Amino acid sequence: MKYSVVIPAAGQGKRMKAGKNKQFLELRGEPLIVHTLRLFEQDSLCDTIVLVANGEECEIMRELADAHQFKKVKAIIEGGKERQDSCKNGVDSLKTEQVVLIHDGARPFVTYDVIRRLVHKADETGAAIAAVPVKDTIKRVKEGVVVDTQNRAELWSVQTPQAFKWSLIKEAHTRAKEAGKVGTDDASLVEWLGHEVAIVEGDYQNIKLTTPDDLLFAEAILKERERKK
Ligand SMILES: Nc1ccn([C@@H]2O[C@H](COP(=O)(O)OP(=O)(O)OP(=O)(O)O)[C@@H](O)[C@H]2O)c(=O)n1
Ligand SMILES: C[C@](O)(CO)[C@H](O)COP(=O)(O)O
Repeated sequence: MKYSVVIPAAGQGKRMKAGKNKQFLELRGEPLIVHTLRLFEQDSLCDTIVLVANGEECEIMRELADAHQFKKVKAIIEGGKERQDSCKNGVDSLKTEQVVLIHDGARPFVTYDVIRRLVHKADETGAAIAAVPVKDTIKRVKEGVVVDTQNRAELWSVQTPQAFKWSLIKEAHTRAKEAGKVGTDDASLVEWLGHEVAIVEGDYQNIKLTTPDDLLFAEAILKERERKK
């Protein structure tokens, strides 16, 4: 079953403290965003990639895609102030019967197993996200004092890709914008519409490169994958 993917890469990477958008940080001599794009370019089920970039970075993104002959990058769309705005712009630029994945440019290690689980579940139910059970104990805290301890059995750490029927995610983003609803992921907008969102098994290695520590984890993951080849 073929799918399209929207890749938001229009952030600033402030928490990475690299002085530039972290999408251009090099891992094994190649920009982070190239690793993520290659993964989808080489997936036989991926039909179309929509890359969302900062206005002033669209041209360099196009040059990178062309230099690597990423032929599935059919559009490079300008992002918005928040991740949600960028994802909406990407979703709006598509019109498809296929399942649409939304996947952070900053998560270069997602596997084809996770992608397949998502595509099948979203095709069946309309909305599916990758997640892993949390490993730590999670407490709610106010002003430096614990308010309560959450029931860990019910807590999942949510990743991307998140997969949806296009008409559903389009409606969720449109209505959220009209109502001023803000969410930290796309699925929360679908939940807010009242639509069920299914969980599929994610992968602990599907990290989002967010802070400098994550670069160390990324190197370790790359080393391990090279060893296994
Ligand atoms: N306005 C924005 C903000 C974020 N993103 C993208 O959404 C993904 C997840 O966001 P995050 O890790 O928070 O990236 P940044 O916003 O770049 O990081 P920071 O919050 O530290 O500035 C990244 O691929 C990022 O480029 C985006 O397309 N548009
Ligand atoms: C969408 C996401 O990657 C799911 O974990 C995450 O919520 C993005 O959050 P960020 O603050 O924009 O990095």
